[in-house]
Amino acid sequence: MIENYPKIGIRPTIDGRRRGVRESLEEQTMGMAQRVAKFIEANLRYPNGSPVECIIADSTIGGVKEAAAAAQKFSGANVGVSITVTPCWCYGSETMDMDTSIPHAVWGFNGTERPGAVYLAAVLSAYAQKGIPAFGIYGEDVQESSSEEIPADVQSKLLQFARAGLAVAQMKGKSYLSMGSVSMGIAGSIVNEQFFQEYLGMRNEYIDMSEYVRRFEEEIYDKEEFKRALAWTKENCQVGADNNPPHLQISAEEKEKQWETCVKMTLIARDLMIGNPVLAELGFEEEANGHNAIVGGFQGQRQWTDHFPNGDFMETMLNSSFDWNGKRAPYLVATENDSLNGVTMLFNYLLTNTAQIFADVRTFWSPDAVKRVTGHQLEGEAAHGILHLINSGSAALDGTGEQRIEGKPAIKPFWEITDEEAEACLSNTQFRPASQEYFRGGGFSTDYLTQGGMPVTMARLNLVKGLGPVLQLVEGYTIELPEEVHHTLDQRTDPTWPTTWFAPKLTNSGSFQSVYDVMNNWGANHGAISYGHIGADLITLASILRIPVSMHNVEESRIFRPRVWSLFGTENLEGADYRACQNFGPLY
Ligand SMILES: C[C@H](O)[C@@H](O)[C@@H](O)C(=O)CO
Ligand SMILES: [Mn+2]
Repeated sequence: MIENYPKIGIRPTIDGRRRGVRESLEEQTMGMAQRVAKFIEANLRYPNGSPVECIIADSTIGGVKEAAAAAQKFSGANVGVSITVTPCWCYGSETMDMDTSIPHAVWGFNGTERPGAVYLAAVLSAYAQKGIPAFGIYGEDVQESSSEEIPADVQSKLLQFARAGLAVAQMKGKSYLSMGSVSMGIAGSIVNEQFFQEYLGMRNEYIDMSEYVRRFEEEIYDKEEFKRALAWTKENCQVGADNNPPHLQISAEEKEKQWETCVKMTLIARDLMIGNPVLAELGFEEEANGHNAIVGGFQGQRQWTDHFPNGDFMETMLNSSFDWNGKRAPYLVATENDSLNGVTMLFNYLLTNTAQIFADVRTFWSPDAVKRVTGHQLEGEAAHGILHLINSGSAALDGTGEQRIEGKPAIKPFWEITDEEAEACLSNTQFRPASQEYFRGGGFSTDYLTQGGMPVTMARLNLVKGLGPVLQLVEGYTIELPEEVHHTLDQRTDPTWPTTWFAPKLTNSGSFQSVYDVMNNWGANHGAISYGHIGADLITLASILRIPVSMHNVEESRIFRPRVWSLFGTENLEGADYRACQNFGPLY
C-alpha cells in the first residue's frame, strides 16, 4: 500500500483592503508561505524517509471567502496540520482556519511597518474565545520588512509545532492491535477504548493469540519469506549461553524448533498489524488486509508463554530498524500488551522516526547501594544514582547504541543507518534461551547492554480515573559502568534481558531533586525510551492532545504550548497545563 501521509497546509493571510494595502503585501505574504513550506520540506521527513509535504492555499487569504477556498483545497488534500503566516494586520476571525480537529499555528512576522504581530495577537484571542487552541510564533527580534529570512527562533518553533502536529495527524484513523488480552494484570494492557478514540482518534482492534496457531497450522504466511528469514536469523543472530539450571534446559533439537516458531511469529505479527499482499495470492484475502495498526501489543505472558516460545525475538525484530528484508521503518510492538507504553513508544517514534526501547523501570541503584554491592563509587552523570531499565522483550536492536552521530553512540532513522551499524547492533546482541521458570514455553530473550553516553528521554502515559491520561517524561543519559560492576548488578536480576543504565538530569525541583524521586514518582512498571532529548517535543504533542504532563525536566525556555495555555496561569506552568487540558477536553 502506498502511504498517504498527512500534509501541512500553509495559509498566507493578508489585509483584505485593496487599492494599495493588499497589493503592496501580496508578494511578501505569499513569499513567507513559500519559504515556510520549503523550510519544512527540507527539514522534516515521514516515517518512510520521504520529505514532509506542504500545500499552500491558492491565493493569499484576505477574508472569509478565501479562507473557505483554502479549507476546501486542504480537505481534498489530506491536510492534517495548519500553519497560517502573515507579515501584516489581517482580520482575525474572518481569515482564521476553523477546523477544530487539526492542530493550528500562526507565525506573525515581527516587523512594525505592517503589524503581523498585532494580527497574531488578535487571531490567537479569537482562537482562545472559540476554544480552538493554536500556537503563536513570534520572532524575538524585529526584522527588516524586506527580509526573506526565517529567524532561528521562528525556525525551531515551526519545526517543534510541525513535528508534533504531524504526529497527531499520523496516528489519527490508525489502530492499536491487541494481540491477546491482559497480561498478568498489567493495567496498561486493559485497553481503554475511550482513551484511544477520544484523545488519539484511533481505533482498537483485537485478535486472540490462538490466531497465531491457526496461521502456523494452516500455513498463513509467506513461505518464501519464512525460509529467507530463518536463514538470515541463523546467520545473523547469535545464540547466547543458556542461563537455566541444567534440569530446566531444553534440548538443542527443541531449540531449533523454537527458532522456527519465533521467526514465524514475527512474520505473523507484522502481517496482522499491516497486512501482506502475498497472503492474498495464497488465497487469504481477508488476512492480507491486516488491521491498519500503527502500533500493537503482544500479551505473551502468561497463556502463550506458559506453552509456546515467548515473544521476545518477535518484539525485538519488529521494533528494530532492519531485518532480513534490509533496513526499514520499525513496527511498534509493546510487550505484555501494555497499550499505554505502546502509545508512548508511538509518540516518541512519530516525533523522531527512530526505533524505541521498551523496558521495565526495574531498580533504583543509589550510589551507596552500588558501593556496598560492588565497591564502585558512581561518578559523572551517574553520581546521584542510576535506574536499571530492563525487560525480557520489545527493546529494539538499535538500543545497543551501536549507531553513530558525529562519532557518538546514537539511534538514527533507518535511512541514515549504515550496513556496518546494523551489523554492529546484531553482533553486540545475543539471543539467550528464555528463563524457563518464567517462560515455560521457552523462546529466546534479547540480551544486550546499551552503550553509555547517549542522550535519551524516557516517557510514560498513565490513565487516572476521573482525570484521564497524564504523561510523564524524563531526559537523561545512558550510562556505561565498569564491566564487572555491570555484571554484578545484572546478575541480581535476569541477565538474559537487555539492560540500559539510565541517569536522569536533575533540576532541584519537583520530581527531579533526586534519581530516587524519579523512580518513586513513575506511574507504572514500564517506560518507553527514545534517543535524544525530546522532552520539549513530547510536551508540545501532549498539549495538542490535551494530555497534561505531570513530571518533566525540560527547561522552561524549550516549552512550547498553545498560546491560550498562558491564560490559565503563567506562574505555575504545570497547574496551568492541567487546567487547560481539562478545560478543552480530548481532541476528538
Ligand atoms: C518475567 C516477568 O513476568 C516479567 O515479564 C516482569 O518482570 C515484567 O516485565 C512486568 O512488566
Ligand atoms: Mn514488563
